[in-house]
Amino acid sequence: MTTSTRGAKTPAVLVLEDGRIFRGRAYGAVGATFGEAVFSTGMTGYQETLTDPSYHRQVVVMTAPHVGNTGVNDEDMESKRIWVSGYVVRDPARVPSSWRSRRSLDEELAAQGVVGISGIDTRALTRHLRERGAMRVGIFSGNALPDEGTMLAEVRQAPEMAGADLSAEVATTEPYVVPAIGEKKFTVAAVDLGIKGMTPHRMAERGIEVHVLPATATVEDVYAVNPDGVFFSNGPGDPSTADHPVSVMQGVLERGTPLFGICFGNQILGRALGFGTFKLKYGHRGINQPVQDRTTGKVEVTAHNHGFAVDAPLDKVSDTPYGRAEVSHVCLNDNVVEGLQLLDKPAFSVQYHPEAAAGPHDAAYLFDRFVSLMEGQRA
Ligand SMILES: NC(=O)CC[C@H](N)C(=O)O
Repeated sequence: MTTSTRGAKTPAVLVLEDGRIFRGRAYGAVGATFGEAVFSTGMTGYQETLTDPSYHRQVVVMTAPHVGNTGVNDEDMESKRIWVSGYVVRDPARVPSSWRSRRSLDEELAAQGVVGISGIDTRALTRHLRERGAMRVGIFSGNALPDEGTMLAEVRQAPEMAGADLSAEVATTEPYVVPAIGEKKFTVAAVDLGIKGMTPHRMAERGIEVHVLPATATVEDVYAVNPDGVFFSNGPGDPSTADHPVSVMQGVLERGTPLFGICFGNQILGRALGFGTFKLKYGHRGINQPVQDRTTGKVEVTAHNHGFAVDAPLDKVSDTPYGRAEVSHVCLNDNVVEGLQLLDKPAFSVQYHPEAAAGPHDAAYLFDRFVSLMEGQRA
């Protein structure tokens, strides 16, 4: 049995850029780390969260009070490593319990050098972020900590998320292929802006051979694989910096190849169509967000991880250089744009995560919609 009491006696401090301070205990690696403080309302799926490249440079606060209960297994990783820059939990599991567990979350964080903090009032911290908005944060742990003024100064020197161009830091540098499961029906070029492993898997399950291409891929690279469809992935950072993927997507829209985007990919489609993007006050993160598909009227419970959103009109069809476009999905909590579709070309995107490995799976139909677009193109 593995217990998770490694850092339990080592003091740790969380310092927000507005000067609010929380004191707790070290969790994971001991040291100092910085990032954007964001909260996730997922009750489960922490392994998928930690390894989602979209969380690069973010310190994730878990609103669920007990974290680590099922330990860490070798199957649920969304990528090869943990990407969050820091991790904040109320009450870590002392004894992980699952037939799949291989090690404790505390050990895994430490092994990967991820500094965390436990034993703080994550509810108060979440309410603070909700009122003041996502902001920079530092976690400092160890037996000899700097004074508060020094820590605060370091937090205020850390880079902000607004304006950050991060895809190249997380995406593959070499193309690779995820083979179709069963009979191959389609080829898709997937531009990796920080892709989660489950996304090509969900396509492969539908007979798609996925050619994952680096974020730097050009229109020529995309068409070199002779794709039936083109996909743009999720990813970290500020979509207003993603000029290169926007221009590649415009090349795809010009040719009219079926196109699907998830999360960062939705923001790229928004920009490719001429809409703006903006930073949300504290974003949507978790696996319990209600979204309405306005094309069917159905409401789905969905997985989210986004801090930015597309600024497109909800109540009218927009004329764009690629034909008419409309907002296909909307978040029922706050009316944020959660999906876009073109009416004259086979292209659509969603701001949330239909691949959601930890669930819910209400939105899995979107992969089938992508398949239908590719079938339609062949017919
Ligand atoms: N998961 C994502 O693709 C996130 C997109 C973007 N980085 C955001 O925060 O909104």
